[in-house]
Amino acid sequence: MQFKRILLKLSGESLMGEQGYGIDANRLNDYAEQITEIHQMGIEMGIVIGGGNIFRGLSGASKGFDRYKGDQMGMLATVINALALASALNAKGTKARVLTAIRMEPVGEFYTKPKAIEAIENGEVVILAGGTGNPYFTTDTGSSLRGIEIEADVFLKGTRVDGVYTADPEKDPNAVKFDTISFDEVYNRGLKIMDLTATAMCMENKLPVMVFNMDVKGNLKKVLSGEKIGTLVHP
Ligand SMILES: Nc1ncnc2c1ncn2[C@@H]1O[C@H](COP(=O)(O)OP(=O)(O)OP(=O)(O)O)[C@@H](O)[C@H]1O
Ligand SMILES: O=c1ccn([C@@H]2O[C@H](COP(=O)(O)O)[C@@H](O)[C@H]2O)c(=O)[nH]1
Repeated sequence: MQFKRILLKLSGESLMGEQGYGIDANRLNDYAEQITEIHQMGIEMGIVIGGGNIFRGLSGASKGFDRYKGDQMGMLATVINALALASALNAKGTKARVLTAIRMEPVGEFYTKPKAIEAIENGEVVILAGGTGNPYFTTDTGSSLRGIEIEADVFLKGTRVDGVYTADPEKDPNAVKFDTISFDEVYNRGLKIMDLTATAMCMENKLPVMVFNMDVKGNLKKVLSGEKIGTLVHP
């Protein structure tokens, strides 16, 4: 196995499946199955999940919400998704613990790096909810931060596209996929697969990012088994 400890980012938006809003039970179950499969293979992991299926501060601001409060709403949305994922994992017999970046016991324990590492080393799947705990950030930046803190070997960005392209493949049918690309090139080409803060943190801390399509069953295991799917963004 090429990676022992991973930070897995799941897209909140993907969690809504075909519904247009909220949590699709089939998609949630599929994610829990894929995660359980790799957990049973001995992969250690922290998981960050987005909140785009429920609320994003920026889109709230465009409708007149205060950005600071909107971002807090977005962070709470990620906690709702984290609880749903923990519950789906527990239902499969996989031990999962939610640590939150904002104090809210008993919903989840307050995050600290030692607590997260201890739980991971005890064989638990640790779900890191609430992003960074600060407004004006995203869960991609939360993922790079937590990935660095838990000393992950890689940041696996599980999304709904199958890698990094020369342009957004959902908008440009002529976009071409990269098998590998450096952080410098992502920056110089202005590719928007993650926000700039997240990209800069991974680059500075030499945390490689693997972008792949998490919505195809079995892809998580394939990525970890070294199959050539997705795009590796390297320092
Ligand atoms: N150059 C590019 N290559 C690949 N995808 C790109 C690129 N530019 C923009 N994207 C877009 O980035 C999206 C992936 O980002 P991500 O998974 O973070 O989605 P999200 O909707 O922001 O997730 P969340 O709901 O967690 O906030 C893809 O759906 C794709 O449309
Ligand atoms: O550190 C963070 C992380 C997230 N937010 C807010 O939550 C939403 C949902 O996260 P996504 O990454 O977009 O899925 C985000 O739009 C922000 O409003 C935050 O404020 N700080």
